[in-house]
Order: sequence, then structure tokens, then C-alpha cells
Amino acid sequence: MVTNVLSQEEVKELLHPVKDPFLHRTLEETDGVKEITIKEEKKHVSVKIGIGKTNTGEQMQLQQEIVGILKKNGATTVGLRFEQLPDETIEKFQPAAEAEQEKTLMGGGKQPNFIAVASGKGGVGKSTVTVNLAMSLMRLGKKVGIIDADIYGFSVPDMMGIEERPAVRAEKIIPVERFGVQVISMGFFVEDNSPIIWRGPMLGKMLNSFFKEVEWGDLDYLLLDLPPGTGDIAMDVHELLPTCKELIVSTPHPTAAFVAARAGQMALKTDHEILGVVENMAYFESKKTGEKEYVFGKGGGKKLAEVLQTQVLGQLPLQQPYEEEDEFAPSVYQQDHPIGKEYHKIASKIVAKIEE
Ligand SMILES: Nc1ncnc2c1ncn2[C@@H]1O[C@H](COP(=O)(O)OP(=O)(O)OP(=O)(O)O)[C@@H](O)[C@H]1O
Repeated sequence: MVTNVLSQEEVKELLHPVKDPFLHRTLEETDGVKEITIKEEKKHVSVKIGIGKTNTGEQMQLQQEIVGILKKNGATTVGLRFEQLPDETIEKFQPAAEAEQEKTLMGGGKQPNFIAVASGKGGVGKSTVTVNLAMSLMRLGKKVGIIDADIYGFSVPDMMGIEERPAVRAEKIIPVERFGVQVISMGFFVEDNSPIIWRGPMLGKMLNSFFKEVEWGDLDYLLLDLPPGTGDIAMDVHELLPTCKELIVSTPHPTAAFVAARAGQMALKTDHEILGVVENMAYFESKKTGEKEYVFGKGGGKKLAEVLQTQVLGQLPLQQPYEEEDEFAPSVYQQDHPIGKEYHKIASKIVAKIEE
């Protein structure tokens, strides 16, 4: 039993090795031990600690850890206050901390560039864009994976003509490879499209296992097809993947663009970079005259990009279903198809944004 009264120096020494739960650095490195007061007669130690993010569950755990350390070393009572570290300190350590968190999530392997494909409304072509963007990135020489997390419609397997299910090897799920792209879909784990009532925590868990239990290998890009809207899963993604960037898909209709703005604002609120807006079903091109008809209105994508302070990366025309496409993969456009070329341009812009 320790009976002597702690000195300020001793308290500092005891707390210096403790780690900031967000910056993953010791309090010594972050200069997080801000104030120490000791009332000797009562062995009361009072400290102020600066951390990367306050008022969280992690802060509560840290609080317990610090109180435990000080009591074990002679303090009878402990007063603890937290404050946010100065912006410069957070900016200095945050990028490395985020990369570390994602690396752990991916089982310590190479960390890919994460791109979440989001939309406000369903049916605007989010999954079509995800699949074709993945194909174009692959054609640009990138190693690409897709997580189909759209629980309201697992459309990626059908769109890519995938019928097989993932194999399991050494307790890891092996993604299905199709056209050189690695695919994992929630649909692989659901029997015959039977309805499931997904609740927030279940979704988070499912997503978590898609990172931890899937053998992704060394990917350059991992695309996430999110459910439409701004729900729980988008929140989970933002929490799990701090470096995840977002691509917003919308139709040119003002209402669709308005709803998509909400999805985008959610990304901005959580400090996620928006790569840009893809306007789908932007126009219909007459085969006879080559004239463009703006059947769903005009300008929604541009307005949306303005609101989100980003740019329109591409506009994709309305296409008659199954026109000339591969019947085994009805939504995948070939490289030399006019829409395939459009996707190629979008993918090149994204690579330039992320890698340059
Ligand atoms: N440019 C387009 N022209 C014509 N049809 C399209 C176009 N883009 C997508 N579609 C079709 O619209 C339907 C919805 O597309 P998709 O599933 O990609 O949308 P989504 O936004 O992912 O929808 P959900 O969130 O409901 O899954 C599909 O049948 C798809 O083939």
C-alpha cells in the first residue's frame, strides 16, 4: 500500500504513458496533461487532461483508467476534467491515427482508399454507378473491391451477373471475383432474398465483419454501396472509416437533388471529403437525331454540387435497359460503350483527386 503523498512530477510521470484514445499517442507526446493540483492533507489529486475528442464513451474509459492509476498510487480522491486539445495538436496527429484505426479494421493489411457511394433517394442509380466505377478503376490498373451494403436491395450481384457465393478459407471469407473486381454483398448471406428487419446495431456489426472477416488482399480502392438516405449505416461508415470519401449520386430532378444534399451534408458534418456528384439519368439522347432531351429536368446535379461545395464529375444518360449489354451482367458497360467511356472519365477524375 502506498501511503506517501504524490508530487506533481510523479503524477505527470504516471499519466504520461496513458494513450489518447483518438490520437493513439501518449499524453506525453500530445502534451495532454494540462494541470495538476494536489491537496496534500487529503491526498486529493486534481488533473486536467487534453484529448483529441471529448464527451465520448472513450473518454469515460480513459477517466476510469486515470482514476485507477492515481488511486493505486496514493490518491484518496481524484478530480478529473477533460478539454479538447488545440487544433494544431489534433491536426498533427489525426491523419496517422485515422490510418491506424482503419489498418486495424482491415486486419493490418494495406489500407485501401475508401469511397462510399451515397444517394438521398433509392432508385437513382447508386448501385449502377458503384459497379461501373469499380470496373473503370480496375481498367485503370487498380485493385478494386466492392462492399454492397445496400440492405434495401442487394443489387450488385445481379448487376454483375454473380451467381456463386463466397468461399471460406482459414476462417476468412473470400470475396467473389467478377471481371477482376472483388465483391462482397449482404445479399450473399441472405437466403433467397427473404425479408430481414435490419436494425441499426445489426447493420454496424455486419459492416464491421465485412472488413474484419473478409480476406480483401491488397486493394487500392474499396467502394461501398450504401443504402439510400442518411440513416444509421452511413453513420457507422463515417465512424468506422474516418478517411472514407464520398461520392453522391443524384438524378437531375430538383427533389432528388434536394434529398441528396442531405446525404452530402451528413458527410460534411462528419468531416468526410465529398469527391463530387454524379448526375445519373441526366438526359435522353435520341438515336435518330442525337438531340438531348432533359426528361427529368435539368441542373439538379449542378445545384447539388454548389450546395455541397464540390463539382459534378460526370453526367450519365438515360439508357434503355438491356439494350446492347452483356446478358450475364446487365448493368456493366464495356470499355468502348459511350457510357463506359463516361465512367472512365469519372474514374480518372477520382484517381487524380485521390492520388495526386
Ligand atoms: N442511366 C440509367 N438509365 C436507365 N436505367 C438506369 C440508369 N441507371 C440506373 N438505371 C436502372 O435503374 C434501376 C435502379 O438503379 P440502381 O439499382 O443502380 O439504383 P440505386 O440508387 O442503387 O437503387 P436502390 O438504392 O434502390 O438499390 C435499375 O434497374 C437500373 O438498371
